[in-house]
Amino acid sequence: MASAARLDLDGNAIKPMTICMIGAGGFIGSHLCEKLMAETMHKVLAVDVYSDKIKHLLEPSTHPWSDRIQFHRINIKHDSRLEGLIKMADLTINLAAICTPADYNTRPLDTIYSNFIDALPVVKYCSENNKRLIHFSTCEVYGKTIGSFLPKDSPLWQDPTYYVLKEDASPCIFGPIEKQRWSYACAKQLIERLIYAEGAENDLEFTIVRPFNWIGPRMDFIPGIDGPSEGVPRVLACFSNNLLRHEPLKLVDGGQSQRTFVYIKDAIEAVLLMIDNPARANGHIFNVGNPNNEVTVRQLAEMMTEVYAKVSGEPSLEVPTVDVSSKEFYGEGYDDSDKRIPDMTIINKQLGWNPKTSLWDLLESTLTYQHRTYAEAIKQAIAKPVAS
Ligand SMILES: NC(=O)c1ccc[n+]([C@@H]2O[C@H](COP(=O)([O-])OP(=O)(O)OC[C@H]3O[C@@H](n4cnc5c(N)ncnc54)[C@H](O)[C@@H]3O)[C@@H](O)[C@H]2O)c1
Ligand SMILES: O=C(O)[C@H]1O[C@H](OP(=O)(O)OP(=O)(O)OC[C@H]2O[C@@H](n3ccc(=O)[nH]c3=O)[C@H](O)[C@@H]2O)[C@H](O)[C@@H](O)[C@@H]1O
Repeated sequence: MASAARLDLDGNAIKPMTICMIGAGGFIGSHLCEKLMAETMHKVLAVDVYSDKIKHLLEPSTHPWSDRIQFHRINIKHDSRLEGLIKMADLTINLAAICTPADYNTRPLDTIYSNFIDALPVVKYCSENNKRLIHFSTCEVYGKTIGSFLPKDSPLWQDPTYYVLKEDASPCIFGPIEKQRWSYACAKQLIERLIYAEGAENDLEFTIVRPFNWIGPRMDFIPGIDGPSEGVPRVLACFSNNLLRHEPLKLVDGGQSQRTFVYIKDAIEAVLLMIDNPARANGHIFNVGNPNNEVTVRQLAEMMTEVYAKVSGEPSLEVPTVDVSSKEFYGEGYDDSDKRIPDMTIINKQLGWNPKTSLWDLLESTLTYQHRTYAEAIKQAIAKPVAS
C-alpha cells in the first residue's frame, strides 16, 4: 500500500500532488493510473472520452484509492472544462492522440488535428498558469535512420552513429508529403518544438517522452470483439488477433522492419520517476525503450507464435505467417520506419532508469492475458452464424 514517506532520487520526501491526466483511459494511461493508485498518494483527474480500461480502478467506490481518482468524460477538442482541470492540478500529463499507423495515411487530417491542434490549448493553459507538463511524443519523430540511405554494402552499416537514435543529436528524417504515413510524426515533431519554445521563451516546465514501442495488456483492441471488425490496431493486437483466430500472421512487406519492444510495466516505472523528480526531468526529452529487445517484425511473429502455443496449449499453424504488401494492408501513402534503437544515455544519467524485461518474458505475460481475456469471446464470435 502507498505510504506518504516515499523518497525522490535525491532523498527528499515526495509530496502528494494532483495530476490532470489527459488520455487516461487509453493503454498507457490505464497502466499509469494503476501504478499511481497502488504505489503513491498522488491524486488523478482522469480525462478521456472512454473509461473502459480504467473501470476496474473507478468501481467499486470502496477501493482504498477511490477518493484519489476522478473520471471526467471530456473531449479536449471542444470542452471549456479543460482549463479549470489544468488549473486545479500541479502537473498535467498529455497522452491523448490518434496513434495507430492505419490512421496516419487514411485519416491524415484527424491525425494532424489530434496530435498538433488539439494539444495546443493544453500547452497554452500549462504555460499561462505556470503548470508543469509531461507531454507524450513518439520515437516516430526520428523517422528513418541515416543508415537506411547508405548503400547496402557500406561498412558504415555497422556504425551505431548511423542508426542509434539520440535525443540531442539525431535528425528527424521523414518521407515525401505524399507518403502520408509521416503526418503523425510531423505533427508530433511540431508540438515538441512548440513545447520546447514555450520552455525557452516563457519558462514552461516541461518533459517530453518519446516511447519506443511500449507493449502489454490492454493495448488497442481485438477487431470484432472490443473494437470495430474492420479496424487495424498496432502490431501486438494484430498478431494477437491472428493467433486467437488461428489465422496466419500478416507480415507487411515481408516483415523486414526492425523494432525494439519494451514492457509497459518497465516503461511506467520511467514515467513515475519523471513525475516524482521534477528537478531531474524538467527541460528534458527522454527516449523510453529497451535497446536489448530488438527484432524484425518477422522474428516478432515467430516468437509470438511460439509463445502463444505455450500459453494456450494449442498447436501452431503449419504455415504461421503470410506476406502482404503495405498497399494492400494499409492503403496508399504508407511508409515505414526501418529501425528503432533508443540511446539511453540521457534517461540513465537523469533518472537512473533501465528496462528489465526480456521480449520472451513480456510476450509470455501479455499473451497469457490476451488468451485469458479473449479466447472464449473469439470462439463464440466464430461459432455465431453470419446474418445474410
Ligand atoms: N504505446 C506506445 O508504445 C506509444 C508509442 C509512441 C507514442 N505513444 C504516445 O503515447 C500516447 C498514449 O498512447 P497509447 O498507446 O496509450 O494510446 P491510446 O490510443 O491507447 O490512448 C490514447 C487515449 O487518448 C484518448 N483521446 C484521444 N483523443 C482525445 C480527445 N480529443 N479528448 C479526450 N481523450 C482523447 C483516447 O480515447 C485514448 O483513450 C499517445 O500520445 C501516443 O502518441 C505511445
Ligand atoms: O509504438 C511506438 O513506439 C510508435 O510506433 C507505432 O508505429 P509502428 O511501430 O510502425 O506500428 P505497429 O503497428 O506496431 O507496427 C510495427 C511494424 O509491424 C508491421 N505490421 C503491423 C501489423 C501487422 O499485422 N503486420 C505487420 O507486419 C508494420 O508494418 C510495422 O513495420 C505507432 O506509430 C505509434 O503507436 C507509436 O508512436
